[in-house]
Amino acid sequence: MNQVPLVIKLGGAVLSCGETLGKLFGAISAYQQQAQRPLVLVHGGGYLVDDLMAKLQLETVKKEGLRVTPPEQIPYIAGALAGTANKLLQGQAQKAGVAAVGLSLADGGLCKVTMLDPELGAVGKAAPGDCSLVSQIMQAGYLPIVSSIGLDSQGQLMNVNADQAAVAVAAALDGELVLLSDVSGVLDGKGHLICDLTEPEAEALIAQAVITDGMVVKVRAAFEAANALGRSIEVATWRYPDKLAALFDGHSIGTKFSPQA
Ligand SMILES: Nc1ncnc2c1ncn2[C@@H]1O[C@H](COP(=O)(O)OP(=O)(O)O)[C@@H](O)[C@H]1O
Ligand SMILES: CC(=O)N[C@@H](CCC(=O)OP(=O)(O)O)C(=O)O
Repeated sequence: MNQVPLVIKLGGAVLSCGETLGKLFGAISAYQQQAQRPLVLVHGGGYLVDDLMAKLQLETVKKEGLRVTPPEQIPYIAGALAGTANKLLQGQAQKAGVAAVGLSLADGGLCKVTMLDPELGAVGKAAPGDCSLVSQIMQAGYLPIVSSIGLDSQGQLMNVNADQAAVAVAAALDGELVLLSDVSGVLDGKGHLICDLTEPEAEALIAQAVITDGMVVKVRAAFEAANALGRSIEVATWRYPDKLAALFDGHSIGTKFSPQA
């Protein structure tokens, strides 16, 4: 029996696909029962924040895939991610019979968050912290659902990119990590899935603007995790929930990132 915790990062676009979300939690529930393995969900919600910003008539600015977060906007952004997105996912989990607890990066000191770059505003960099609360929640039979909102040492709200947050959570738990997105994995210039990617190949595709936007952050986060954890990381899609059990058991269905030899 594999007892290594598995961290599943869910990109926020899944929130607009209600039917898939139901099936996804069905697949997670079945896997929990079959594999008896500790699972943690870390989620994004970038689309939800984009929508909210548009409704508030606030401009959305992203730099290399990271949202510029003026301090006066962080209450709205934290509300959308740690509130709305987190509770919508918890609701879908519970509907599918998965007992779930909604958390942030700050709960139990799971991740330590510091300001990434003053030019980005209240954007945080997450480092692994204390996993004991999350471990106890899993041992008690609950699925922790963790948003990418954290607190810095002064108690200020911080917006962390959810892929980077998932890497820090996986490091805190010394777990395996899969990053689930709306695309099958990293695609080449012709739109074909790249099954394996090395760091130099990825940087070349970024320089050629084949890999852009949020995928730049995701690819770099995946390499950071693979090297820090000494384990392969997979970027795959949440669109086909019936394929997820195989993925969770270590079979590649998307793009695989291996640690540097
Ligand atoms: N080479 C690429 N391969 C796949 N997706 C890419 C690539 N370059 C840019 N993207 C974009 O990256 C998006 C996924 O990143 P992101 O929006 O951050 O996802 P998520 O919210 O799932 O974390 C895709 O929807 C796609 O529009
Ligand atoms: C700093 C930063 O960029 N934070 C992200 C957090 C949410 C996120 O990463 O959501 P997805 O996984 O759905 O893209 C944001 O505000 O959009």
